[in-house]
Amino acid sequence: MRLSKLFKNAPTVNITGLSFDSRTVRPGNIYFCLPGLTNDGHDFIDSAIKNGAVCIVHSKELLNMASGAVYIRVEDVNDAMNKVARIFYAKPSDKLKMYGVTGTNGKSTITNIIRDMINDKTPCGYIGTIAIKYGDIELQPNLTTPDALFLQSKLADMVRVGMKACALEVSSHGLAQHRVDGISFDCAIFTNLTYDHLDFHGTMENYFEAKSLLFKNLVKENGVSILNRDDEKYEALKDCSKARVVSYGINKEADYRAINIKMSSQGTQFDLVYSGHMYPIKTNLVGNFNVYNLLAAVSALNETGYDLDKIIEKCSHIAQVEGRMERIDCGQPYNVIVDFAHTPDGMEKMMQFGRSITMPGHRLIAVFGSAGKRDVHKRKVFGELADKYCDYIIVTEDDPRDEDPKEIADQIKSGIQNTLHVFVQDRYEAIHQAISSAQEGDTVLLLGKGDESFIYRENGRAPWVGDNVAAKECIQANLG
Ligand SMILES: CC(=O)N[C@H]1[C@@H](OP(=O)(O)OP(=O)(O)OC[C@H]2O[C@@H](n3ccc(=O)[nH]c3=O)[C@H](O)[C@@H]2O)O[C@H](CO)[C@@H](O)[C@@H]1O[C@H](C)C(=O)N[C@@H](C)C(=O)N[C@H](CCC(=O)O)C(=O)O
Ligand SMILES: Nc1ncnc2c1ncn2[C@@H]1O[C@H](COP(=O)(O)OP(=O)(O)OP(=O)(O)O)[C@@H](O)[C@H]1O
Repeated sequence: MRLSKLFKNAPTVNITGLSFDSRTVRPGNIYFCLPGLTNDGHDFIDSAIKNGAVCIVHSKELLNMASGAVYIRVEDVNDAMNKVARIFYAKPSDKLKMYGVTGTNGKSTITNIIRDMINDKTPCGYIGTIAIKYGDIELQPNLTTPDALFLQSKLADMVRVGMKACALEVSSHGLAQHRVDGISFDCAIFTNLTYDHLDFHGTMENYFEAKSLLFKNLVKENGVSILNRDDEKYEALKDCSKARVVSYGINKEADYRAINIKMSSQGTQFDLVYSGHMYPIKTNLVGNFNVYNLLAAVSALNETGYDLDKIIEKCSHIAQVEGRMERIDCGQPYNVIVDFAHTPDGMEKMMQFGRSITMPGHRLIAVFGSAGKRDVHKRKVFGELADKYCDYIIVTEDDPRDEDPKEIADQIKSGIQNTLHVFVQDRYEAIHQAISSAQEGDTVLLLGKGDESFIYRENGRAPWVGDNVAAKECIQANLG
């Protein structure tokens, strides 16, 4: 593509690609100088040109301008990059029905439910923590919400292979760093806002401000904001939503409301009240929070043109979302659940659910840790929650990175007052001990890693067999 198609009055230089990282610049690329948290992209212009950049987009005054490239100065490089990427990749989000899901918990679950429900008739891509999937393609993601350039390129590829929709997880980091500014959403969904990521955002107000950008920027005609009526941020988000607002919830009056909820360890039933009618819903999803997740998906789909009766039919056999409330059943007489809970709210909801499916007088056993080089405040809170709900706690490693796993465990243990607990550093051994100690009627919760097949240790990403595989092997060994 010609540079003049991307910037007014620019010369007709041929552009082969876009990059904001001097290390990955290829000949013929535009290099965007982004401000970072540790570096400033303006410092790498020379290396970008050495690698073949033919155009430098910058915001700061440059004292030395190496020859060999066209320099374009803009007010906001991020904004320019988003606009250019949109044009370079032929506005892929305009050709897809775009669902964006944000909130502390539930993003992966809702995006996967949406995809699962429509993929047979409306081929739908998914981008998020678990994977990047479209058609036959499945890629391992580095981030929940990829950077703006990668994102546009993947959406363009989705269009190329025939996708008609995309369900995208939109993290607060992604919003704060403008990774989705070039995407025009049809539907923006809010799950909930609870404590998380304060290491990055500093305060809950900043965290909320980042989340609210998805709704402030939803300007598409017929766009819709789907908001959790029971979350305390509902009113504030409603007020800042540019698009029409539709609510879902359980406790308060909402456009899509679940009543008469009956839960078991095998599934959930409830009545959906919508537009003066009552629709009985039966789903294989378990846990109170999955009622919220299902309501969000159902309302998003109905509000974007899908037939409600057909959506409801699909509720009874939703595909297992990997590592989210995944029941491990090898015929053992106790429950084993693998879940990605890694926030205080997620932990508490899982432990409440675990308690509810544990036979009276039997034990709730939890195995978990807390990530290194991430929010340290939640460690003690995890200990306190486990102390409140569990009967036996095995503290183990969870992505320690270059922190000492024992020190992380000590911080978790500082929240445990009354409950029997041990520290078993090796995650496999911790799972083994939990399962070996389980008796009929007990429940074992394996929390924090979900579907992940790696553990970040001191020397980087190391392979991990996966909580589900470890659990199955230990149960089978136990059953003899
Ligand atoms: C904390 C965070 O979000 N950091 C992101 C940020 O990095 P940064 O600001 O430190 O970048 P930097 O090193 O200062 O560099 C500034 C600029 O100089 C460029 N540079 C740098 C060095 C060089 O030699 N050449 C060069 O061109 C960089 O490419 C960049 O454009 O900008 C980078 C470029 O977009 C991101 O890759 C990086 O994400 C890192 C890898 C990350 O781990 N982010 C996580 C925390 C994250 O975003 N997580 C959320 C979800 C979290 C959750 O829900 O659990 C996600 O969406 O995944
Ligand atoms: N609606 C919800 N409310 C509270 N907790 C939830 C909800 N949905 C899921 N959870 C809990 O949060 C965990 C993560 O769920 P999910 O992966 O769907 O969230 P997420 O927002 O995508 O998080 P991440 O981006 O970190 O993957 C689940 O394993 C479960 O324990």
